[in-house]
Amino acid sequence: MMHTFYKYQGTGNDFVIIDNRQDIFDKNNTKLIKRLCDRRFGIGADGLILLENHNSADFKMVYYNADGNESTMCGNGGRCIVAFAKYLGIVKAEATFEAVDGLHKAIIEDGLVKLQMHNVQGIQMNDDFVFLDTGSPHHVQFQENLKHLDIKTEGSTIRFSNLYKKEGVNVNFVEAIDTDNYSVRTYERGVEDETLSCGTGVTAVAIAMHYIGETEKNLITLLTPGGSLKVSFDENKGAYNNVWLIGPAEFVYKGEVSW
Ligand SMILES: N[C@H](CCC[C@H](N)C(=O)O)C(=O)O
Repeated sequence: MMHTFYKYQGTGNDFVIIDNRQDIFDKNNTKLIKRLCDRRFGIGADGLILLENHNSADFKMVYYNADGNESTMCGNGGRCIVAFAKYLGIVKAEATFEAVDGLHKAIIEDGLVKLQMHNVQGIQMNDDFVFLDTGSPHHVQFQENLKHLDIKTEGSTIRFSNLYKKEGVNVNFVEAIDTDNYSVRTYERGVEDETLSCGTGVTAVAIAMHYIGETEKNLITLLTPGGSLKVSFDENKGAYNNVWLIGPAEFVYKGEVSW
């Protein structure tokens, strides 16, 4: 049977999005999700997102990594589903939706989608890396000469290390440009490769730079291979709230796929 899908991307992090308000999608079909995300045998994407009805919020977001497994929060995916909800006429310039890590507010303005992320605390600072959870788990470490790093090799070594056991982690490599701007490249758990950007990842990097005292700014620009994102936040005694991920979220195309 043929079904409509929508392709969106947020700074190169790309997603298949399906309007599942009529509950047409088999959410347990890991093989189907993996095939739809496959860049040769399917549509191709870093992840698949379902938009579903919610009894009080504007809608519900369900997120799957390209490996077919449901996962934790996706920041760029969250921005893309808000743009999709506006396209469908479900929301106008503001949205409130439920995701795996709770309720999120979003604002669409100046051609950008601003997504409020959940509060961040319990940051773990080690000698040469920081671990924090911004809706998904993130490892953050500095890397000189970032553009020449073999992200897939270096990232997978950390992601599969004993440090992170079976849950794994997303791995972010950072190079400081100045105290307002940081270059970031990310190895994503569940994609098991570098993605062109990672929303919860750049959020983790911005907060980590502030937490370790690298910067005192609370509005930071993150330059990724897929484009530029901004993160803003308030901090109080090492806990971060009013955290916003800001950037573009673009419709790419609408198509039909059989399953
Ligand atoms: N791969 C991540 C989820 C997607 C995160 C990323 N696409 C984002 O924009 O936050 C994980 O399994 O933890």
